[in-house]
Amino acid sequence: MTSYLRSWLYSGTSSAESPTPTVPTFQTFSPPASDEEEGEETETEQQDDDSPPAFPSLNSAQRVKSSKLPGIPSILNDSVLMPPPPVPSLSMRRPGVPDARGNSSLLVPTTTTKPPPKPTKKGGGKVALSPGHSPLDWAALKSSGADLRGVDSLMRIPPSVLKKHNKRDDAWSAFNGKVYNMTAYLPFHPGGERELMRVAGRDGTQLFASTHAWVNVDFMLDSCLVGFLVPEPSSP
Ligand code: HEM
Repeated sequence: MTSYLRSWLYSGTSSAESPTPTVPTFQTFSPPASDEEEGEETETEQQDDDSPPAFPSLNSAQRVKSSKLPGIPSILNDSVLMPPPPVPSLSMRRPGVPDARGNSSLLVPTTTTKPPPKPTKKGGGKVALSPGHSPLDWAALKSSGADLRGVDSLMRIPPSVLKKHNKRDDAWSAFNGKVYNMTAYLPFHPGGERELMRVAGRDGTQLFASTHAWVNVDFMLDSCLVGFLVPEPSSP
């Protein structure tokens, strides 16, 4: 009976099963070489490869260039690049003078070939004012309340009357229809007394405008106003 049961037990299983009972086996694994690579699913053959990557990359355009494949732009190398510009010779440079190719230097020229204009004896420029006669001094004087007119009230002044006031100590002139006593202003004039005396005793509107139209004569001589220029009265 026992032998029968034993034969029935072993012969009743499927043919895939081994006739002998399977014994579980245990495999031992050695730990990875370093902790960093732990858990990474990288291929073991790459971890061990210490050789650097190919440069240029194996599929790079540089490598393709040599094969002259259509559609892939070739990369320029030093032999086909535009040559660099020539180095300018610094020793030939002169400040302010353009070089042979017309490149000008922004530096101020050290000298100029044109001599400075000689001062003319005729004048026409600014003069050195004597101490105490600056524009500020004149501004202080004219607003000091000092009598710079020399007249009690504003007058109607015909050219014949104006003509009499043509001396240094009594200089009148007309500008834009207004007559001013310029006597006090003479030593303050930046253009000099001589220039100012050219219009003494007459209408100086034109000469004034041609010299410095930007100067506000009405403001500068407001306290020197003596009257208004009127036409000569017709003789009866
Ligand atoms: C009474 C009327 C005048 C007044 C108030 C006056 C005032 C002045 C002033 C303020 C300046 C300095 C201008 C500046 O720095 O830009 C000046 C310069 C000058 N003025 Fe008169 N001026 C008068 C009449 C004249 C006249 C009649 C002449 C005749 C030519 C004259 C000739 C000059 C000249 C030559 C300068 C120097 C210009 C320069 O180099 O900048 N001025 N004057």
